Amino acid sequence: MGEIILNSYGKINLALDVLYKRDDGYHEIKTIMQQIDLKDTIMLRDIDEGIIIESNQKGVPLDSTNLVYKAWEEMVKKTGINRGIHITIDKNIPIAAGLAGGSSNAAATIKGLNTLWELNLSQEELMEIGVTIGADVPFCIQGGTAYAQGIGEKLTPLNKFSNKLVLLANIDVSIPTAYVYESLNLDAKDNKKDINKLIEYIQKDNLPLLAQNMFNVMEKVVVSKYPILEKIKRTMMEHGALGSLMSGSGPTVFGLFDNESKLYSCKKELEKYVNKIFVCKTI
Ligand SMILES: C[C@](O)(CO)[C@H](O)COP(=O)(O)OP(=O)(O)OC[C@H]1O[C@@H](n2ccc(N)nc2=O)[C@H](O)[C@@H]1O
Ligand SMILES: Nc1ncnc2c1ncn2[C@@H]1O[C@H](COP(=O)(O)OP(=O)(O)OP(=O)(O)O)[C@@H](O)[C@H]1O
Repeated sequence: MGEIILNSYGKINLALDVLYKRDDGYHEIKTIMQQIDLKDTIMLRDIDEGIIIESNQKGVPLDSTNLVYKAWEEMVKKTGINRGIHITIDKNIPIAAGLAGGSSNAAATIKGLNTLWELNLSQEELMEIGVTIGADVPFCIQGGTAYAQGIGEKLTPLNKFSNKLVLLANIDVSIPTAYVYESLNLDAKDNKKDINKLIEYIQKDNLPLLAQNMFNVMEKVVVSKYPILEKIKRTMMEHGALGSLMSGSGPTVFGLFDNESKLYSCKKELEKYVNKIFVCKTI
């Protein structure tokens, strides 16, 4: 019986703009997605039939609502192979945090089954399966740095923006992504920043200009509910972050640093009032 262990990396959004609500109920977005080395570990083991999901984290659903369950179902549907699987999720990425924890686990499961079942499906084919599970899954399959449009599945790879120091601060509340999308005021023509400028800064590997100009139109909605996020951002900037922003639908706030000692002194200060803090790097 085969077994495979995979890394399941998180992501942050270096920019996020929501344009309009589409007829299919999803929203047209423009976003820059960046993989980080904060990761879960996924172990897949062949069993005769059915699916067993185990995790070290009690907040992870162990039933058909787990995105890894949906990933296995889609792969069985697509290939007609009906082999069972035992999935163990060693969870480090905070849940419902805006870091694509579940999406990343689904992406790792799709890639892992492709290997375990010797399917030889292309990355394109795996991403087409991925989008049926969630808008962030195709990016989690491709990884790296990418400009995403559509619902988040139309990806244009960007130059690697790797090895940047990231400090993540997560307040322990889970915010449904759908709620944040539905709460947006899409008519507000606040002076939206130009995402094309940010793409240029990434292509030129210009961290300071990227960090000073990154934006997330979802931030206002979530900060209004949880003002502590504003305090976290201020603390990061006061401790030398080049920029600080909420990731995706939140509530995690990240800070980009170019100096490790400033990052760690910021971490020490945040530890006074935030209980989930992670140091990681872009990859
Ligand atoms: C906020 C982001 O994380 C930015 O990367 C993504 O847009 C959300 O990706 P995700 O969590 O994988 O989203 P999904 O699980 O596919 O969708 C959850 C819900 O979010 C809303 N949703 C999601 C993506 C999108 N482009 N428009 C939406 O309106 C829909 O109501 C959907 O039912
Ligand atoms: N493998 C999984 N890991 C974590 N949560 C999962 C998983 N499968 C399903 N879920 C459910 O999905 C919800 C969203 O979890 P997830 O960690 O994917 O949010 P997220 O990081 O905000 O995702 P995104 O950034 O793509 O919006 C959770 O409330 C949880 O109940």
